[in-house]
Amino acid sequence: MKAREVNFDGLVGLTHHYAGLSFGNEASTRNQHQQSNPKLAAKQGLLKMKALADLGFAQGVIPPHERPNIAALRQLGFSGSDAQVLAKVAKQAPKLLSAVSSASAMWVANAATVSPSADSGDRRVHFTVANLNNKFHRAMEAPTTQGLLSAIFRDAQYFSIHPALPQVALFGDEGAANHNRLGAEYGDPGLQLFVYGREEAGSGLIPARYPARQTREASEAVARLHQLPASGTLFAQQNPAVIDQGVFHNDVIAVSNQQVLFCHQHAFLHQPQLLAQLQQQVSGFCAIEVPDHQVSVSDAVSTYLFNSQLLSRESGEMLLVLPEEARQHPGVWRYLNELVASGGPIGEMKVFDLRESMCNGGGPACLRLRVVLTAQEQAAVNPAVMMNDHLFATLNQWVDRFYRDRLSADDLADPQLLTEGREALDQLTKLLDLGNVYDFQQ
Ligand SMILES: NCCC[C@H](NC(=O)CCC(=O)O)C(=O)O
Repeated sequence: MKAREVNFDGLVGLTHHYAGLSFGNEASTRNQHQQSNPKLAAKQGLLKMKALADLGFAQGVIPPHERPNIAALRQLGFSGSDAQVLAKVAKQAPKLLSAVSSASAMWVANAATVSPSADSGDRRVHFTVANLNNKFHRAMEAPTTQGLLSAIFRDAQYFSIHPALPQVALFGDEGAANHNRLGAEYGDPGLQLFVYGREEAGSGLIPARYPARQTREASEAVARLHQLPASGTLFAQQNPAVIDQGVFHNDVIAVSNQQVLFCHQHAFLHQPQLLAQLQQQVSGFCAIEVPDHQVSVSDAVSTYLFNSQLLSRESGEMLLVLPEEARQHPGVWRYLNELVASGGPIGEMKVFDLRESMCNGGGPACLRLRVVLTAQEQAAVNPAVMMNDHLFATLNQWVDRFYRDRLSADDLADPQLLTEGREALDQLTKLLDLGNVYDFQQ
């Protein structure tokens, strides 16, 4: 059946700040304590969504979560009124306040793993919410993510939304950031490539310095939940050496679309064997493997050229959506221009300023969740979340009204920030026709 890829981008939340919460993500560590600009961050994201919608791509939006997460603080023993809870945690454990205030839900590539109906046994689109078990500030996203996905993909006839896997290291799951789907037409059965960082059961290689967030056990569970045939799945290990250089998710070093896999030479363990296998299993497979002497792993991590979106134009040509950092680096930009000029599948580039998100280690690909949908499935998606001129204007006004243009860790204890956030999200649920999805609305 004919289908297309729809991108859903995370809208940056009101408490976006730089807290250094993600050990192993070098941008997060490096920018700790920098002042952030939540208003600019949200607008940079909206501009990308709007520009892609204007180019004819179907584009949706996924709302932010309620932050600071007061319920999480209460669970950790802080008591009293909401304002008292905030005052206590700010004094006793400011790092915890930062964690429960993170706007990290914006990186929706980590919201869930998605399998299209063409691949699943019951012919529904399957989502497994990621447990994000490796980081406290991210693990708390799962329940709200489930609620939001259910409010967007709300017809159980077409969509099956699985709760997060058990919250233990054995099943560490980071969602679509470690998942690729390869194949010719979107609507035909594809090959799903699950990329893991470690295998708890095995005695295999693991990184020495930084954590491997995704386990093979988690990937296998997701494949089972999504009812994928063994012939349509492949499990491959990320190269532990590059995790140690700051590649905390596979989408920092590889991106795929249809038959094309664009990746660094050192992305995967046993890469030549993996590529040979893909060659066998994916008809028309095309690997664009970037040699280390042209782009080093360190340059890949600092410019995020692989954290790009690789999108198919109507013409069949592919468009690479890049962050400004990739253009700023002369060597990387030269490589990319040569690539486009070479006559291969990637024929065009588009660059976006996503600096606010990039400073926390989130590029264009981190900000979007890909969902392949048939026309019927697309018609069943909550239409209020789809980007168009009207929604763009409405959301910009909403951001103008509620967002601050500077925020640092000290501001997080301000009870007014919590109130502003709740008011804003309450209004947003109405704008996006989501129903009551947040705790404060219950
Ligand atoms: N896919 C991109 C995810 C980036 C995210 N960064 C963060 O959570 C940084 C937050 C901070 O340090 O304030 C992460 O590492 O999971």
